[in-house]
Amino acid sequence: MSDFEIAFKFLSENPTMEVFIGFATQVEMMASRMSSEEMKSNILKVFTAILSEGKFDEIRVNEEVLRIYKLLADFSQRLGATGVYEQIDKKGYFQKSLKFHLQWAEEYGKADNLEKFRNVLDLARERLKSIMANNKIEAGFRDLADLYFKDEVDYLFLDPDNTITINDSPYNGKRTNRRRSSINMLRRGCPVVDPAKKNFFGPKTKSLLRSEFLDGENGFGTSPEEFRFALLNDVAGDELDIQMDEETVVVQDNKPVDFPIVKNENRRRPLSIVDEERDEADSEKKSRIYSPIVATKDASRVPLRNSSFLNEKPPTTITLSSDTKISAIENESFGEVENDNEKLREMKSGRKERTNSDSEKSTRSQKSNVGLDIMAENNCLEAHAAFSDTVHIGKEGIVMIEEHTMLENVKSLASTQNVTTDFSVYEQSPEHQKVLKPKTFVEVESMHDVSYNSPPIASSKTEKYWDESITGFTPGNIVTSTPAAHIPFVNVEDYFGNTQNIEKPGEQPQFVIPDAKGTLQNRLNRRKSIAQAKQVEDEVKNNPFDELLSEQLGRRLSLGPEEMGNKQVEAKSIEVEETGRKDRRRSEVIRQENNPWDENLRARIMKLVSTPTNMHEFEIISPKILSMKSFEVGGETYDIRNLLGQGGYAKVYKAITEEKKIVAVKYEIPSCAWEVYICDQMRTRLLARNDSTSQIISNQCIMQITDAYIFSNASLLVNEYHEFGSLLDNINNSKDPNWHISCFLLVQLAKILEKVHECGMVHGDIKPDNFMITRKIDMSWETDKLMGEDMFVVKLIDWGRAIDMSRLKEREFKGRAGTEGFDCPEMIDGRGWTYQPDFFGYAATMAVLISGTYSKIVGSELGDYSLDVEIKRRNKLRDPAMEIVKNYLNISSCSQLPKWSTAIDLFTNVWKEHFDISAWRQAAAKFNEACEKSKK
Ligand SMILES: Nc1ncnc2c1ncn2[C@@H]1O[C@H](COP(=O)(O)OP(=O)(O)OP(=O)(O)O)[C@@H](O)[C@H]1O
Repeated sequence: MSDFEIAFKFLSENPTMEVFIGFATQVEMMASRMSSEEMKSNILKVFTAILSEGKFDEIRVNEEVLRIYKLLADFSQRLGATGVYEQIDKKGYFQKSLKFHLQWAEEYGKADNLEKFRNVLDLARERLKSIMANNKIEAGFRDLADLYFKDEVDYLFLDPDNTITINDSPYNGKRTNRRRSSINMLRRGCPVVDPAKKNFFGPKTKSLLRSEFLDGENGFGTSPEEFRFALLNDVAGDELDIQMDEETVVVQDNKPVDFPIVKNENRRRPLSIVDEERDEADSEKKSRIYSPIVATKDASRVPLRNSSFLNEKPPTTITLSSDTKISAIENESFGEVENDNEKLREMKSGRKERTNSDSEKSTRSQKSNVGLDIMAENNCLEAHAAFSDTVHIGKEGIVMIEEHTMLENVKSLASTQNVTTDFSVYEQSPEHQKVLKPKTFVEVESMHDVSYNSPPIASSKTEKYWDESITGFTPGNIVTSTPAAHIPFVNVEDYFGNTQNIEKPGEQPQFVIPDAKGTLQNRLNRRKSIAQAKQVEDEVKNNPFDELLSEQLGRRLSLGPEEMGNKQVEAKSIEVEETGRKDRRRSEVIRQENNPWDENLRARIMKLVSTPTNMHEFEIISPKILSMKSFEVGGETYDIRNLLGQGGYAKVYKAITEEKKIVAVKYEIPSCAWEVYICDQMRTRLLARNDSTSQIISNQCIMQITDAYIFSNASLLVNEYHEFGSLLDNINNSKDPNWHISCFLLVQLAKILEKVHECGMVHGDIKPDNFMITRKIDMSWETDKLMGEDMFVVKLIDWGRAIDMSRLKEREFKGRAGTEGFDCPEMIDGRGWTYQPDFFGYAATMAVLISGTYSKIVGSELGDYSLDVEIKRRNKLRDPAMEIVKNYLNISSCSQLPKWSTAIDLFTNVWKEHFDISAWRQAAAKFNEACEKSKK
C-alpha cells in the first residue's frame, strides 16, 4: 500500500474533521514528491469518495476540504483549475465561503482572465454580503488583483479611498502593496495654491508660508517632522495615523483655511478605558515576574453594601478576578468608585505624562499632534509592552523588585492582611530557559533572611530572563517537536514513512495523524473517549465547588510547562486552596467563596472538550513581541506593526501575515487558554442552533480566534483586525451621542448578549471597550431593515473573564470582579450572582452610549439601585433607559433574571416611533466619521 493509500484508509476508517486535517497536510506534503499522474488519480479517488459517501458528510462541506480541491485544481489537465472550481461551485457547498471564492478567483488571476475574476468577485459580494462586511470580502481579492493583474484594476473595488496607491511617492518611486501612503495622505490634504500669489501663514498674519513646510507640487501644510515621519512610515510600511498640527493652516484660493485632515473640536472630555485597576501607581499594569500574590486591592476594601452600611462597618468582600494589584488601603471605604472620569482617564495606558499636561485629551484615543509624537508614544507603549519589573504591594505603591525593602513590604502585608504570597521565578539556563515552579512566600522569606543585602528575586538572572530569554525564542519551533508531558513523542519523519518503521514485514504501518494545526500530543492528550469525558463532566456537575478546587489537576493554565502534570505542584495546589494563597491571576480564591474564575475549575471544564484545532500549545516561552518586528510561530510569520490597544492583561498589536492579511494579535501574560476555549465554544454552540440570528451573530459578532499559540509564559491569540476601533473609541470620537446611533447599537448589543446567555455563557466583562466596531454604516441599507439581523456593526471581544454556565448549572458565585464602575450590585452587596454582571455591564454601557460619560451606581439596597446617568429630558431614549436601569440593576435573585427582550423591545419601539430618515443619515455619517477617526 502506498503512503497515500494508507493515509486515505485511515481517513476512511476515521472520517472526522480532525483526521481529515491531518490527512490534508500529509497529502499536501506528498504532492511535491509524487508524479502528477499519480497524484491526480489519487486525489480524484478522494474527491469522488468525499462527494459521494455519506460518512464524509461533515467533511464535504467544511472549508478544510478546499485544501484537497486546490491540489486537484493544480493537477487537473482536462477540466483545468478553473473548471474544477466551476464544478465545485455547482455543488453549492461553498456558496458562503470566502476562501472558496478567493481560491477560485486566484485561478482566473493566474490565467490573467480579468473578466472572470471580476465575476467571481461579484458572486462573492452577492453571496457573502449577509454574513460579512464588504471590505472584508474585498480584501483578499484586492491582494489577488495586485498580484496577478499588471494593469490598474482599482475600479473593481467599491471604495476608492482604500486603494490609494503610492506610485507617486518621491521616496521609493515604485508601487508596493495597495496600502495607504502617508505621503499621499499629506499631499491629498494640500489644497491647490497659486504660486503667482503670496500665501500667508494664517489670517491676519504677514508671515508667508515657508517652503520647508510640506513642499508638495501644489501645497503646503505640514511640518518637516511630520513629513519625515510620513516618509519613514511609508518605508516602514505602517499605516500610522498622521495627525497634523492643529495650528497648521493652508491656503486655498489665497485664503488661509483649516488643514482639512484636522478639526480642532471643542468637544467633551474623552472617556478612558474601563479597567479593573484603579490605582495610579498601578499604571505599570503588571510585573513581568509574577509578583507576590496578594488579594487584590479591591479584596481588601470594605465594600459589602447592605442596607445598614451607613451605620456599621460592612463585612469584607473578596475580589475574585484580576491580576495582582496594589492593596489600595486608601480605597477601603465603601463606594470608592473614583469620583470622576478624570481618574479613569489616567488608568492603564502608560501615557499619563501626556494627559497630565493636556487634560482635555484622552489617554487612549486622542491622537498625537505631531508625527514624531506618535513614534514616541508607540515607543512609550512599547516600553510598556516589555512590562514592568516592579511588583505592586501594599499601599506604599510600586516597589522596585530589586529593592530589598520589597520583602519587608511583602511581610507586612502578609501579616496585616493574613495573605500569603507567591512568586514565580524564572531562571535562565545556558541551554534553554526554564520556568521554575513558583517559590512560596516562605521560601522567599527564608532567602531574604539568609541574604538580606542581596534580594533573592531581583537577581540578574531574573532580569536576564526577561532581557534575553524572551528574545531567545527559537524561531520556527514547531509544535510536534516538543512533546507534552507524559505523551510519547511521535517523530514526524515516522508519520510520513520516511524511516524504517513503515517497512517492517508483516506489520501494517501505523498511520498517525500529522499535526497540522494543534499540538498533536496535546490533542492526543485531550482526545478522550466519550466515557471519560462524561465522567469528568459528571464530576464537574456533581462535585461541590470546594471539592473541585481541591482536585488535583494535570494541567494548569498559568504555570510553566514543568508544572504540568507535576505532582508536587498538584500538592501545592491543595495547599494553595487551604491557605487562600494563589499564584495565578484572576483568581485570588478564598476557599469559602464560589469563584467562577478559578483556574483549576477552568482547567477541569476545558478537559471536557477536545482542544480547538486552532490552538497550538508550546512548552517554551513565547517570542518577544515588539512593534515593527516579525516573529515566527508554528511555521507562520507575523509582521508586527503598531500597538492597537492595551487592556488590563494584554497588549493587542496589528500584524501582517505571510499572506498579507492584517490581523490583530493579542499578547497576554500569563497565557490564557480559557479565552480560546470560550470563543470556540461560543462559536460551536451558536452554530449548533438553527436560527439565522445565531449564525449571523456567530460569524460577525463574537470574537473568532483564527490561531492561538499558548506558551508557558504567555499566549498569542490571532483574530480579525478591526480597523475602526472599539465602541469606546467611537464614543470618544463622536461629538455628541446621537439617539439614532445609540438606539441602533443598544438593540444590537442586547441581541448579542441574549444569544450569549442562551448559549449558557456569561461574558463577565461587558463594557464599551470590549465591543469592536466591525464596519461603517452603509447609507444604502434599507431603512426598514436597520433593526434586522443583517446590520450588526459590533463584535464582542475579550472573553478572558467569561463563565461557562452550561458546565456550572445551579451555581451561584460571590465576590467582586473589580472592574472600575462595572461591578454589579450583587457583587457589591455580596449577594449571589450568575448572569447579573452582563445585565449590569449592559446598563452601564448603555449609560455611556446615551450620555457620553461614565456613571456610578447609586442607591443602597435592592429595589433602589440606579445609575447617576444624566439624560436630557427630550432624549427619546430617556424613558426606556431608565426602565432598563431599574430592571437590570435590581435583580432579586438568580432565579428571576430579567429578559434581554425587554431592552430589545423597548429600544425597537422608540426606534419605530421616532425614526427619521434624514436625521438617521446625518447620525450615520457622524458615526462613520468617528470610525475613521478611531483608526489605529
Ligand atoms: N481585533 C482587534 N482589532 C483591533 N483592536 C483590538 C482588537 N482586539 C482588541 N483591540 C484593542 O485592544 C484593547 C484591549 O483588548 P482586550 O480587551 O482584548 O484586552 P484585555 O487585556 O483582555 O482587556 P481588559 O482589561 O478589558 O480585560 C481593546 O479595547 C481594543 O482597543
